[in-house]
Amino acid sequence: MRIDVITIFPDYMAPLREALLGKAIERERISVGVHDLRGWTHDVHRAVDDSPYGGGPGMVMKPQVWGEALDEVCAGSDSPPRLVVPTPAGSPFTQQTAVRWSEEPWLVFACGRYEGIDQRVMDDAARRMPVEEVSIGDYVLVGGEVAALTMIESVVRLLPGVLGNPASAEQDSFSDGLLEGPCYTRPEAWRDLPVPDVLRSGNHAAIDRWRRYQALERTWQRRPDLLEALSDDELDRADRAR
Ligand SMILES: N#Cc1ccccc1Cn1ccc2ccc(-c3cc(N)[nH]n3)cc21
Repeated sequence: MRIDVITIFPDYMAPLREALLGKAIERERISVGVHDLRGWTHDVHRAVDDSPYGGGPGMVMKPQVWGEALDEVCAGSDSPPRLVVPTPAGSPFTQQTAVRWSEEPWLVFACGRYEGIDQRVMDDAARRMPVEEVSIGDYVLVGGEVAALTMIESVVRLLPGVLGNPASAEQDSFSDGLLEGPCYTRPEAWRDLPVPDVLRSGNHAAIDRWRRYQALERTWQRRPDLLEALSDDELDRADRAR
């Protein structure tokens, strides 16, 4: 998978070179390009923003600069990339989105700042590539970089050979529509807090049942909306799968 990120703060994307993501680059599971949007400015001030039409607070990112950047970054391949534009006004990014994008050969992330990117940039790009405007949650960030890092990590971890233990991606929270239950490790007792006996019993059928119950209870308590989204059949399947 090829990943390109366009931003006015390229150093913000430094975490892409660390840890799991850095290893994926070293092992050539992914190639990553980070591009400074100001490289496509032509004025002495390297301006990327301007006042909003219709008035209102803040500034809007100029279409000309983004247009030239996307023309160059998204060129050079038989098939165009999927363009991802983080925005608080986007469609929800979910684990299902991450799974779908993990099948993509090439993702380009357009990280905006200020009050966002002139809409015509996305409308023009949609003429020649798939474009998704995506939100990572119902809160407002200052720019798209943190959202891009979040989405890139959740996608790359799903790629073959990236996670040390591929089973953990298969048993992700949300992968069967439920939250993960609690997890424990040594010592058996810590600050007078014990590990549930069943987990030390060696009875794997009982352990699976306990984990299923914990996942359902936690989902019911913390995210009942996920249970509503599950059909009875899916709930039964989720129950059997755990
Ligand atoms: N756009 C916008 C905007 C609109 C109003 C106020 C502040 C901003 C800042 N901003 C500029 C770029 C940009 C990108 C993504 C997010 C973002 C995503 C999620 N899920 N929350 N916030 C915010 C971003």
